[in-house]
Amino acid sequence: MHPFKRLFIYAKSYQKDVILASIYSSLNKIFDIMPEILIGIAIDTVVNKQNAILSKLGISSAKEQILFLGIITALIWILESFFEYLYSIKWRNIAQNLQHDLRMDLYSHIQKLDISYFENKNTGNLLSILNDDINQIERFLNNGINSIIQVFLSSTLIGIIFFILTPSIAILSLVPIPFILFGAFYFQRKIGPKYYNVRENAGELNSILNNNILGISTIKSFTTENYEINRIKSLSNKYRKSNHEAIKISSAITPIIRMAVMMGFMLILIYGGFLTLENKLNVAIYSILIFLSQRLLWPLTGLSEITDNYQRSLASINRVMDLLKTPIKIIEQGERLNLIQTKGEIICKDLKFSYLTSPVLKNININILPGETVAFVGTTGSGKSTLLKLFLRFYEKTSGQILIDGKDISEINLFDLRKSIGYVSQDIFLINGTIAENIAYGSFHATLEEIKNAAKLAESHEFISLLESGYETKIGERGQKLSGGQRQRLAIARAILKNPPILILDEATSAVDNETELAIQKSLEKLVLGRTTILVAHRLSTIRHADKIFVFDHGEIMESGNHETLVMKKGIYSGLWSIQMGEKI
Ligand SMILES: Nc1ncnc2c1ncn2[C@@H]1O[C@H](COP(=O)(O)OP(=O)(O)OP(=O)(O)O)[C@@H](O)[C@H]1O
Repeated sequence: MHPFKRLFIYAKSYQKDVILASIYSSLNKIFDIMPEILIGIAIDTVVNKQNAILSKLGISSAKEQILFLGIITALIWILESFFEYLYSIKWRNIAQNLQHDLRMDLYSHIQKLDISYFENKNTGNLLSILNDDINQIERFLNNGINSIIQVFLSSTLIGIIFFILTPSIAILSLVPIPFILFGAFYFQRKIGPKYYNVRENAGELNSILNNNILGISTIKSFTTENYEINRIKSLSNKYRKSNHEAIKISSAITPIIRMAVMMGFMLILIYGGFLTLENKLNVAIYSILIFLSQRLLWPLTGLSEITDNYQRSLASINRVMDLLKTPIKIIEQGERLNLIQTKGEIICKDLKFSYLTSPVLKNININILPGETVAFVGTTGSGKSTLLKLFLRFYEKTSGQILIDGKDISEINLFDLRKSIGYVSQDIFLINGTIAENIAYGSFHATLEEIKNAAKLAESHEFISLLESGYETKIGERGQKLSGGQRQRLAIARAILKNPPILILDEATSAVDNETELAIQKSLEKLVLGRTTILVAHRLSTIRHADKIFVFDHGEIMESGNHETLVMKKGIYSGLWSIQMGEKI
C-alpha cells in the first residue's frame, strides 16, 4: 500500500480537519494571486480612464476607480492573511496531534512487544523511529501538503488566466516548465544519496557521542580521552564532508532553475512587448502577464524541496507503520488471577526452551509448594535467569508447562500474572526521580509510611536517612548517584512494597557487603512468610536456609534438596559449597 494511503487510513479521524485545512490553503492562494490582476486593472484605469474596465462596472470617475481598487486590494490582503492564519493553525495543529497520536500508539505498541524483539533490534534505530521519523512526518504535515496544494493550484490558476488573456503568450510561458521540472527532479535525485550519507554519518556520530557519555568513567580510568577525541574528530569530519557535498548541489539548484525562469520571463517580456507596441496587446494585460509569469514559474522551483521532503516522509511513514504492525506475540488476554487468593504454587512439567536453536532449558520438572523458599544455583549460563523469565512470560516456552496454582500461565491474564510476581532482576532499572518515587514505582498509591517500611525490610532505611534530603533525594539517571549495593536494596524495597504472592530475587544481593546481606536475610525471614520466594545466588551462604535448592547445569536440574542433604550427597552442590568454604576438594 502507498505510504500516504497508510497514513491516511491511520489519520481517518482527522479527515474533516484535512479537508478544512486544504480549503483554507486554496483560498489563501486564490487571494494571493489577485493583487497581480489588480495591478493590471490599476494600469488599465490610469491609461484608459473613462474607458477602463472598471467604468463598465458603473464607476465612471478614474479617481473613484482607484479608490475602489484600493479598498478591494485591502480586502484581498486581509482575506489572504486571514486564510494564511487559518491554514497555518490548522495544518500545524494536525501535525502536532498526529505526531502525538503516532508517538503514543507506537510507544504503547512497542511496550507490548516481547523481550526477544528488543534483543534483535538496534535501540538506536527504534529511538530514531520514535523521534526522527515521527518528527519528519510532523515537518511534512506542518507545511508539505500545504505547499503541494498551493504550487499546483497557483500554476493551474495562473495558467488558466494566461490562456484567457492571450493564448499565444500562454504557450510561451509553458516553455520553461519542462526545464524547471526536469531540473528540480534531477537535482533532487542527485542530492538524495548525499542527504542519505549525511543522515548516516550523523547517526554514527550520535551513537558514539551517546556511548561515550555513558561510558565516561571507563574512558577516564583507561585515560583514553585523546583517543576518543580523535575518533569523534574523524567522525565529525566525515559528517562535515558529507554535508559539504550536499551543500554544493543544494546551493546550485535555485540559481540554475532561475535561468529557466529567466528564459520564460524574457520570452514574455520581449514577445508581449512587441505585441503591445504593435497595439495588439493591451498595456494592462501586458503588465499582468509580466507579473504573473514570475508567479507561475517561481513556485515550481520549490518543487525540488517539496519532493525531497515528500520522499523523506515516505520512508518515515513506512518505518513508523511497519513498526505499528509488528505482531504482538504474547497477548494480554486470559483468565483473571485473584492476587489475594493466589497461593503461589509453581510447577514446571517437562519444560523446554531455546532462545534460538540450541536448547537452554532441557526438560525441567520442578514443584514449588505455596509459601516455600527455594533457591536456584549453578554455574553461570546454566539457565537459572532464563527459567525466571519464563515464569514472567518474557519469552514463550518451547514445550512443556508452567503452572501457577494449577493454572497454565499461558492461559492467565498477562497483567495479573506479572502483578503476582515481585521480580528483582540482575539489571536494575531505576527512574530519574527521588528515592521514594523509585521504591513506589508500580505501587503508586503507597503512603510514605508504607514506603519507609519496605525500605526498612530491605535494609535501606538507614542509608536513606543519612542522605541530605532523605526519601526526597534525587538519585540521577539510572540511579548513578547511588552505590551498586544501594541500588539493589532500593530494587528489593520496591518488590517488597508490591507485596506479591511470589517473590523472585535474581542475584539481588550480589553487590551488598556480607553484613548488609546478613541483615537482608534476617528481613527475608519475615518477608518470605506467606509467599513463595525464589532466590538465585552464586554466594551459597545467601541461600543455604532455603527449603529446597535446585542445582542447574547446562539447562538441566542435576540435584535438588535442602542444603544439608545436598552437602551430604557429595555432588555438584557439595563441590561448590566446599570451594566457597575454602575447603580443598
Ligand atoms: N536473550 C538471550 N538470547 C540468546 N541467548 C541467551 C539470552 N539470554 C541468555 N542466553 C543464553 O542462555 C544461557 C542461559 O543464560 P541464563 O542467563 O539463564 O544463565 P544463568 O544461569 O542465569 O547465568 P548467570 O548465573 O551468569 O546469571 C546462556 O548460555 C546464555 O548465553
